Amino acid sequence: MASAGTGKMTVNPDIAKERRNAGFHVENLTNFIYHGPERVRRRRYMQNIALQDPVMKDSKPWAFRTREEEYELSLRKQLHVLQRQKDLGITDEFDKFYYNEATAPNENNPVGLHFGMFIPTIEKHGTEEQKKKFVQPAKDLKIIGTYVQTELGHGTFIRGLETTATFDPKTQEFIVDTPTLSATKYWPGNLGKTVNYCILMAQLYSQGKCQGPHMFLCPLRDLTTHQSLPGVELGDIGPKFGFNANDNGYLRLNNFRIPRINMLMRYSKVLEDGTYVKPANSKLSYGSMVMIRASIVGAVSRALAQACVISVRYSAVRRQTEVSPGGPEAQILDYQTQQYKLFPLVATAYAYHFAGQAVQSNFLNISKEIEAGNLQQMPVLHALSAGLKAFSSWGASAGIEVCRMSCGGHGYSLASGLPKIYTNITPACTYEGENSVMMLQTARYLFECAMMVQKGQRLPDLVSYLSMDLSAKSCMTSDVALGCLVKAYQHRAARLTNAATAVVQRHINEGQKPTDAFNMASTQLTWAARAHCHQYVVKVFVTTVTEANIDDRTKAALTTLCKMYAVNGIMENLGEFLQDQFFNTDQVDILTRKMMTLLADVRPDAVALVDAFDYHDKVLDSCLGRYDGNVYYALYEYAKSSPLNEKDVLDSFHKYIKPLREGQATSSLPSRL
Ligand SMILES: CC(C)(COP(=O)(O)OP(=O)(O)OC[C@H]1O[C@@H](n2cnc3c(N)ncnc32)[C@H](O)[C@@H]1OP(=O)(O)O)[C@@H](O)C(=O)NCCC(=O)NCCSC(=O)CCCC(=O)O
Ligand SMILES: Cc1cc2nc3c(=O)[nH]c(=O)nc-3n(C[C@H](O)[C@H](O)[C@H](O)COP(=O)(O)OP(=O)(O)OC[C@H]3O[C@@H](n4cnc5c(N)ncnc54)[C@H](O)[C@@H]3O)c2cc1C
Repeated sequence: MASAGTGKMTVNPDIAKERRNAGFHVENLTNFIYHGPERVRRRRYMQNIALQDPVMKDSKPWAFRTREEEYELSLRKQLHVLQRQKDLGITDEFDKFYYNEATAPNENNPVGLHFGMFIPTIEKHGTEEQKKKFVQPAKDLKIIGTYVQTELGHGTFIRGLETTATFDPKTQEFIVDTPTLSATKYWPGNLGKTVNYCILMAQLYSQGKCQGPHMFLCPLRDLTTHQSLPGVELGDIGPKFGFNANDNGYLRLNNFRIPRINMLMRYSKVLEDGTYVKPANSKLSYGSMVMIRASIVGAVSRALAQACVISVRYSAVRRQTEVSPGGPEAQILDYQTQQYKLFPLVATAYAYHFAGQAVQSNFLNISKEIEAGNLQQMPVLHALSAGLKAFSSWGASAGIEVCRMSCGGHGYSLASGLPKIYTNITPACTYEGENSVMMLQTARYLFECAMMVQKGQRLPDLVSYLSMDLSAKSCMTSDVALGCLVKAYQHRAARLTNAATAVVQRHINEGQKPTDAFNMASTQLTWAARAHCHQYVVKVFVTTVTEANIDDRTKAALTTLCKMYAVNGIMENLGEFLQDQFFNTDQVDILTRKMMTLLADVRPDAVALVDAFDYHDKVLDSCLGRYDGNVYYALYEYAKSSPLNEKDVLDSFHKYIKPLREGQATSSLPSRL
């Protein structure tokens, strides 16, 4: 398989044994994950082309580069990749995705938002004329853009944005302006140094009236010299927790003029005389955020999967502590506590992978309807994508950190690859809508559904379980059937939704304004939203496994993981499942025992289950996660390549340590206090 390619060194015997003992064929599961052998072959083919390219071969580990070097190298590689893809005629989105995955693993590159948000936003929100004028030049990189919405003062509250776009009918232009310090755009990716254009979110003013936030195509730099245009001030915001290769930027506009055609006018318009034409739904302009939120579920699943590959493989080769005096040290993967840390996360990576596919397919279907003018499903899509984005990014971030700590000291080294995975993915909890805020959006929808149940109205399929009979008790028996697990999650979510709704209603009945009542219940409302997302993920996993057209052994391994995901979620949130005695004590005992049995069931398949994700060593970029298990060799080589080791004795020794030792310290501190 592709990921086996790490030189001629012999494979660590412990990890080789793990692979021999697996109960299913890894390749079958890989084929299932990536939709069939043809896709798998194609994915490897694309990644091999990318990885064999000499431009992709790095002279030193990424961690030893400065931020400036990181940015420049990433830009050079990305532009090279685009040219290579053009030369090779790679146009299919699937092919491009996997090609790119191999070239910039866990890296947020300087033209990412150009392709990820700028072009798709023009395609979705531009008129035919605008698409004709801007899309091809953007594809040819004549114009390079990003999505500029967040300001110093406002990120979450879009209606509170202060940047203005005032229509001047005399010149047929918009005057875009940054009226205050807090209106300064701040954070947009690639804004600081890379782009020459952006989609600008600004408050539209026409005929003296504010019409709320709208999107404008705004030039920022001269297309030839790349100098910032007069009236435009912009730059990089400096180093961050991660995202080294991304020049997240700031921007101030000083009464800068752009032509009327530059307002994205597919849904809302400003006519030549300044008349404003409303869109069918004012939230249509939030469409780009919905698109990215839906895609984040898959992105976080890949990050968590990679962290699991690294930590499970490492746990198979790491031996620590004699189990009996004088005996051999055990593989740390044999300690049940280690299994309890890692196996539920492997199950979670699979769960998010399937949920990501389901959300994405919901997004594509509903988007088609929206484009055809049917906006009925917009609230469902918004509630699903907002909640799932929050639920999965929180789960993946926390999970990756558990993976890192499960690798002991070596997990703390950047050589493990885990800190890079973490710092690259954890901002997904913040960008595209801060997670608590997103959960509250989903909760708002659930609240409305609960009111519909009270009125006896029919609910959309996705939430129809909310009308279930809450007095029913769990059907759980010792076989821990999948159907019973789904029911348990639905019961929990429905009960929490009802409870939070009742709190809102109680506060209203006590005289609070509905908005205050909602805030007073908001923590409980987010519990309900989280439970709703959790039941969705469990349900998708169960459906996927049940309907999977795969051989029995692979199906058995996946079913075990599916049960582990569901049972573990109950154990971790036991209070919420127990509160109305839905489970009795015996059933809790059954689930606890089942959890321990599942750990033992997963154990022989653990390495195979992470191998099945089929991540190439170069993509993992980890000394601990190598396919061949030669971890100590890799760590030793990594240490030797540290720039601090270029000289045996550093200048700092001569400057500071030596004089101190010789009593010649030049310190101005008094010698006695
Ligand atoms: C929090 C909200 C949702 C609130 O919006 P609002 O305008 O104050 O809403 P409101 O007037 O109170 O009305 C609420 C109503 O609008 C609905 N709604 C809100 N958003 C959507 C949507 N997308 N689709 C469909 N419907 C939507 C809500 O469900 C409410 O509906 P309702 O009144 O309950 O029927 C919004 O402001 C928001 O989305 N904030 C988050 C900002 C965000 O996501 N920024 C992303 C910037 S780009 C970025 O981060 C890129 C990073 C990418 C990278 O680097 O990879
Ligand atoms: C790496 C990265 C890349 C980014 N890229 C882009 C980009 O390309 N383009 C762009 O425009 N922006 C970008 N952003 C900005 C990002 O979208 C915002 O930071 C995000 O939307 C959160 O908004 P905020 O920073 O205003 O957080 P705040 O809203 O200030 O959140 C702070 C706290 O307040 C709480 N809070 C806020 N409002 C509410 C509420 N209504 N109810 C309850 N709690 C609330 C939040 O839960 C949070 O705990 C990026 C950010 C990062 C970190």
